[in-house]
Amino acid sequence: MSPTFYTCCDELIKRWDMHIRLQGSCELDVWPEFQGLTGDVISRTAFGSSFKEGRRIFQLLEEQAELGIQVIQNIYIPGYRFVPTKTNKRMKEIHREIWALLSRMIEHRERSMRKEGATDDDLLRLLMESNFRYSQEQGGSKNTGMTKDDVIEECKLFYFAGHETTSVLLTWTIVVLGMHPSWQARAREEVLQIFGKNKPDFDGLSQLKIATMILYEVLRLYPPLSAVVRETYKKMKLGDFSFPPGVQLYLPILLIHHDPAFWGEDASEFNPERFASGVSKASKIQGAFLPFGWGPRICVGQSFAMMEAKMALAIILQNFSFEPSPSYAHAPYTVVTIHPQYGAQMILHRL
Ligand code: HEM
Repeated sequence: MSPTFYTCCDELIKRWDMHIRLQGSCELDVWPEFQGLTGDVISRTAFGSSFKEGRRIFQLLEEQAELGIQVIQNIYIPGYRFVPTKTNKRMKEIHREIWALLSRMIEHRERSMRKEGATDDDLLRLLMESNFRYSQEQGGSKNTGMTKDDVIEECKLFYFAGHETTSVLLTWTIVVLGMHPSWQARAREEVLQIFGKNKPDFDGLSQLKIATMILYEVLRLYPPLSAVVRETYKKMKLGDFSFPPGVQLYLPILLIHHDPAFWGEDASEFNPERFASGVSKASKIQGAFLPFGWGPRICVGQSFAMMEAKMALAIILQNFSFEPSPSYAHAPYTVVTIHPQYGAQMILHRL
């Protein structure tokens, strides 16, 4: 994974460099920049050499999600989704285009896997290979294993789960480090000590202690997903309360992360030092830090996200210093994820 992370981050740095060269100094909204970066990382990880087609699929998915949110916000009229409105027609077109692109990609991959064996090291290959093995174990019947629809849904899930969450983490990290120059300097010192100006590698990224403390503190203050939901599947007792099956329970991660009862009086302040002795010692009780959820459904991409964020942070710190622009307005805003409502305009200086 780390070469993919590096390739994408390197492209980002080259783009930022170009802005600086053209304008002398540079003001950038880093929020769309990081959305582009994490979208690229997921496209390459999911589809490897076919990442350009992957990018198109993800663009379409994004448009579909936006249209979906518009539809949810309208008054609910039963059957309205079958009416050929402009939005409904566009959503159907998008669905068809995604299907056609993915089907082509899967068929092409099947042919090349049969001819040359597996060469791509990506999620699509892993899904197709494990599916093929499973079908073989079941006697090669066509009705076993994942359907093409299932593969498409898995790819979509990874995109939605891993793209915006990680870009939100990176955005708040840069904003908060811009607001706290002493932590920015400490993080840069550590990065330069470990890598100098060289390309960050997996081993070095695993040694970054200050950067990890900073990322944890950002995840505490601005958890990309502000809540998770669970549903009781049988009669259950939680503390003094009894619940019948089918009750939805809402776990408010954001509120838990800001509660002085768990984090002390400075709960709403940025203080990465609280993570100096690890996650388990950072809060007054165990389990108060849950940016990636908890239990059997905990985020499967958490190590992926942390490595990606460390790679991006290390390369940015090697190359730029930054502070919030006067036009930046601090307005965390929750629509699925907690993101900056008016963007994250930063001033970048080349080092
Ligand atoms: C900072 C980045 C991320 C955050 C904060 C985050 C957070 C979460 C949370 C809170 C959940 C729900 C867990 C639960 O219900 O208990 C989740 C699920 C999931 N995440 Fe992440 N995530 C991040 C990055 C990623 C990445 C990069 C990937 C993929 C490469 C990913 C893949 C998934 C998947 C597939 C699930 C569903 C797991 C399941 O239902 O079993 N996530 N994530």
